[in-house]
Amino acid sequence: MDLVNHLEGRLLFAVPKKGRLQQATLDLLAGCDVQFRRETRLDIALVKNLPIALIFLPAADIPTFVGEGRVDLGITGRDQVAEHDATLPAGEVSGVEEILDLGFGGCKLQVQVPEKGDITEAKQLVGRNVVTSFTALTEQFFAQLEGVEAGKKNLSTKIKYVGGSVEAACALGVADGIVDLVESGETMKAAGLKAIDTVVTSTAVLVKSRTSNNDTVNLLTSRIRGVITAQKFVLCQYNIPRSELATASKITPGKRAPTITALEEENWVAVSSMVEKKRIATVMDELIKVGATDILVLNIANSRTD
Ligand SMILES: Nc1ncnc2c1ncn2[C@@H]1O[C@H](COP(=O)(O)OP(=O)(O)OP(=O)(O)O)[C@@H](O)[C@H]1O
Ligand SMILES: O=P(O)(O)OC[C@H]1O[C@H](OP(=O)(O)OP(=O)(O)O)[C@H](O)[C@@H]1O
Repeated sequence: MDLVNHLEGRLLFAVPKKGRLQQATLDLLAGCDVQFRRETRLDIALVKNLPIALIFLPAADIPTFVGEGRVDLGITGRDQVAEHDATLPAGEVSGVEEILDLGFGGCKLQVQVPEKGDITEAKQLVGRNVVTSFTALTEQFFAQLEGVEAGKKNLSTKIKYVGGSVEAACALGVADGIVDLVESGETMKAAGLKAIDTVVTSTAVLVKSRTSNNDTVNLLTSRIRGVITAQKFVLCQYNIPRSELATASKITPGKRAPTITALEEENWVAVSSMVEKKRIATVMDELIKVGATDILVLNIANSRTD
């Protein structure tokens, strides 16, 4: 089938075609019941149950397509959006609007130098060679350090682009420092480098084109927000003497307020409340201390909350 001619009337949604953000994005789409089959080697897939076409693109190119309004929605790293925005002429408003932090793909774009060298601060790299895949952000960063206007080609720091394996540049003598992504720090450590400054902190984000606004954008945003919330929270249920309810409610205030149900046993109530997954162990410890019993923690399959 000639998919390009079947895009009319469909919302175009760009997703990473490979790399670190792809699997989590596909899982998110499955959680939103976005059903599609991607034919081998095709970068377009029509969604069966919604008027949407998925466009598989490199994460780095997604802000350009969204920013120019060619694509309505996209999932990419905040670092990629920042890099795109840094290429715009001064004063131009970006066509890319961030609508949701998706919580996965966390990393930092950091200035790195050889661990054993004498450089300890980013300003010591001014006037020297820096290699990166993020040239616009790196130029902006060093322009600020040098006190010159970014984008005017008057930087004394020499910034060179490489597409991957940036960490090899120092060892090969091409760079005095690099600006590259760090998550666990394993790559940096293995290359004998250390981080001395942070340019941008990133997670995956849902972005939309400033010119797109239709019901399908809103529907999909609401579904994605629901799945992300469900992944972040658990439902905590417990019984507590009514006399301790006020204290317990402070421990589990919920998103709006805890749900309280009367129990058949006098002076006891049942409480049900959403709690952030990462806090649940501490919350249970605190509930025990104030007299809660029968504490149950349930996973949330999906949600729609404010
Ligand atoms: N180590 C990492 N941990 C978490 N997120 C990362 C990591 N590296 C990259 N990312 C995020 O994933 C995005 C895409 O990076 P990734 O390297 O997977 O892209 P790619 O499309 O495979 O490109 P390339 O082939 O040039 O590496 C980055 O912009 C960043 O937001
Ligand atoms: O701190 P870490 O957990 O080690 O992750 C950082 C590495 O991950 C990314 O590269 P990737 O593996 O995607 O390959 P690339 O070098 O080809 O971009 C990034 O560019 C770093 O090299």
